[in-house]
Amino acid sequence: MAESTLAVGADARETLKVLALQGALADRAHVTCSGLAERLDVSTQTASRRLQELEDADLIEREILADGQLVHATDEGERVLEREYADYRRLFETDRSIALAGTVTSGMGEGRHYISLPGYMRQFEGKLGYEPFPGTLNVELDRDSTRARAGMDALDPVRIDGWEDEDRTYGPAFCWPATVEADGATYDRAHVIAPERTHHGQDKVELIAPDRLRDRLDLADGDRLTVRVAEES
Ligand SMILES: Cc1cc2nc3c(=O)[nH]c(=O)nc-3n(C[C@H](O)[C@H](O)[C@H](O)COP(=O)(O)O)c2cc1C
Ligand SMILES: Nc1ccn([C@@H]2O[C@H](COP(=O)(O)OP(=O)(O)O)[C@@H](O)[C@H]2O)c(=O)n1
Ligand SMILES: [Mg+2]
Repeated sequence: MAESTLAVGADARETLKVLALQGALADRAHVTCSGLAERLDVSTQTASRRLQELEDADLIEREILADGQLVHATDEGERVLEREYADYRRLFETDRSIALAGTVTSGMGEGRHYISLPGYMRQFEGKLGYEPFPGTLNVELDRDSTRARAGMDALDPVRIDGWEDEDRTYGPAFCWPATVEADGATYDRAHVIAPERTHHGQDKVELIAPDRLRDRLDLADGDRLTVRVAEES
């Protein structure tokens, strides 16, 4: 979603991009305020302030040297650029599906509880067209795929709304259609589900499907699989 990039201002994104082009993503970039100012076509004071703002927002880390500074983009800084990249993919690429690779893993058994709640189940039936197996298949993503998942922001999701009962509120979730491939077998009726409230980090995705995927794809913890995520058609 394009709005995901709005949390960080346009000036910050532009500065981060210029720093990344100088090597601040893979490594530490050696920059000076005057050099940066020239690349950004702003004054040296403005370049200096922008570096300070990026540091204050935890988007870069830097070490001041006698002849400039060493700047490295943090994971959060990298995610800002990935979301920008996802927006450009949305503009220029027709096949924007994303392949995520990882391994099957077990969680805390909470997925079963949430998926079974009537406030969600009604929406799954109406919006996804099936009653999911009660649970989420947890996938621990490889490092590259943990990065690549940011591209999902550019794919339109199915929105599952939050709701409440007498006791508490339940958060919303996004779902994207997904095909799961494991050891030569393919299952194409799954969805990646991303609950807004979750204890999982960026390195995990959860899958729902009308069937128990462990049975359909003969999966056990540690088995490798690829999840191809698309957008709602
Ligand atoms: C549809 C759905 C809705 C959820 N809503 C909430 C919520 O409102 N609050 C919350 O703390 N966790 C919520 N969760 C997240 C679970 O607590 C948990 O982080 C996640 O599903 C992983 O569970 P597992 O590792 O046990 O499979 C939700 C999960 C799903 C699948
Ligand atoms: N479509 C699905 C959903 C869950 N599952 C599995 O069903 C069990 C219950 O899901 P869960 O989300 O409550 O449990 P954990 O993911 O926390 O282990 C887990 O073993 C999941 O891996 C599955 O095989 N296929
Ligand atoms: Mg689960």
